[in-house]
Amino acid sequence: MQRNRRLIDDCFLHDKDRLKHADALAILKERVSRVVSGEAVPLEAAHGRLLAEDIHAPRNVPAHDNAAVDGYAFASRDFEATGGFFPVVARVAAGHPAPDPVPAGGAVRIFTGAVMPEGLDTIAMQEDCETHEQDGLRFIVIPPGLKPGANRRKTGEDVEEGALILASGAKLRPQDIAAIASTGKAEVKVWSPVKVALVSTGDEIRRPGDPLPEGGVYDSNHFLLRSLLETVGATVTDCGVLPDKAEIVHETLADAAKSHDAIITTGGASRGEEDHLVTALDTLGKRHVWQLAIKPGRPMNFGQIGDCVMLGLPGNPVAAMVCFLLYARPVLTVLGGGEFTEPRRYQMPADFEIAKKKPDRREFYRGILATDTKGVTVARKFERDGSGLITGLREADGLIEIPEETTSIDHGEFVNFMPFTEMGLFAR
Ligand SMILES: Nc1nc2c(c(=O)[nH]1)N[C@H]1C(S)=C(S)[C@@H](COP(=O)(O)OP(=O)(O)OC[C@H]3O[C@@H](n4cnc5c(N)ncnc54)[C@H](O)[C@@H]3O)O[C@H]1N2
Ligand code: MOO
Repeated sequence: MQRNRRLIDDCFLHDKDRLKHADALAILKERVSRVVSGEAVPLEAAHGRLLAEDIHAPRNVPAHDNAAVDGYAFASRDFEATGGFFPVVARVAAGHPAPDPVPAGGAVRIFTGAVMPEGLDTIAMQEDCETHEQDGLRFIVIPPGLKPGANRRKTGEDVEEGALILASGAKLRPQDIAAIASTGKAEVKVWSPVKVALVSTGDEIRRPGDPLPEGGVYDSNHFLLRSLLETVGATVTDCGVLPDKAEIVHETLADAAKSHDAIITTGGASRGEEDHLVTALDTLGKRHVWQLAIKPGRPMNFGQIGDCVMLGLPGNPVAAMVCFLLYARPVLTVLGGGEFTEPRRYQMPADFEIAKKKPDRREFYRGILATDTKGVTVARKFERDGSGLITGLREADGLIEIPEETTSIDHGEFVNFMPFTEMGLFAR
């Protein structure tokens, strides 16, 4: 594995001499660990947070055998003796204790969720039963064919007492919170949010709402990254837009590093005369990654200023988003107490052709999910590759990944598709 790329400061490296995607991921993974501490939050505030404790079931869920339907509970062993004809001897509704033990051959009127009376194991749905009144008593006729245990939910069938429900680091989804609530826990320990300083750079960059001078460009990356940071639950300090002035860049980064877990910058990542981020990182701290064999995003850099992680994303919006999803997202997740995970890849037939791709680098195209004439889901490529085209990001449902060794793609060939929804974005 290539290490310590900090000595490489040449933007014009051949791809074979740049750091490969897998090696960059390995370095990131090796260099980062959790920095946040835990805090207790009520379940109402737990959605999307990363769990900071293992959660075991303190009791069985459900806590008792109970009815899955409204109907009549009976003992299956009595069925043959009574021929399915049972006196209704008691009644039990959800939320009430089970009746006293029922004499042999008796049935109990029961409602969904009610505790199963002792000794009874099967429930007939009320729609399937006939009822008769005789001598002030109610009888039911239960049709044959019900399997013993039908319509009964067993104690602990959802979760058994003591079972691990969720492990520390899990990102809490609505159904996870439901599972925690079902155990009776009202509060959970979660990791506190990662504190991120967000920095835009470039003399040309202006904030929306401000007038745009000639040559000016609005700061779309700030809003792109701020929204992406929300998907990993980070809190964001807006460090504004820095001009291309080395001292200001140095001062801002040095200052931000003192009070943040991570700094994310955009722009100035390559080595033009006006690009100061890498020099600042080298002066103030240590660079671990720079110049990747990928497209887009090759000037992405990663390092640390003291204990503060720095991720220098390229200025081109497409490169900024791709680098965030591929590298910043797992890094911030680990800093925040989660796992370093790679997005899942789905194999899909390509609805495009590539006659010639450069070897030695991994390319990530903006991919659109489409349906072909046979109803098969295929991966279509946004036709233009420009790294400044936010339109491509908007059209896309994810990224198409073309590995280093692949130099062409035929129509219909399987390609890796990485849906944005697996990288924290919501579906449109
Ligand atoms: N001689 C070389 N030139 C370039 C190289 C190279 O290796 N050698 N790499 C190219 C690649 S690849 C990329 S990506 C860009 C990124 O470089 P920087 O990170 O230094 O970005 P800038 O030069 O500052 O800006 C690039 C581009 O993006 C626009 N930009 C910047 N910030 C924002 C923002 N906050 N919101 C919207 N748009 C932004 C900026 O105006 C430029 O158009 O460098 C290539 N050049
Ligand atoms: O990172 Mo750049 O986007 O390859 O143009």
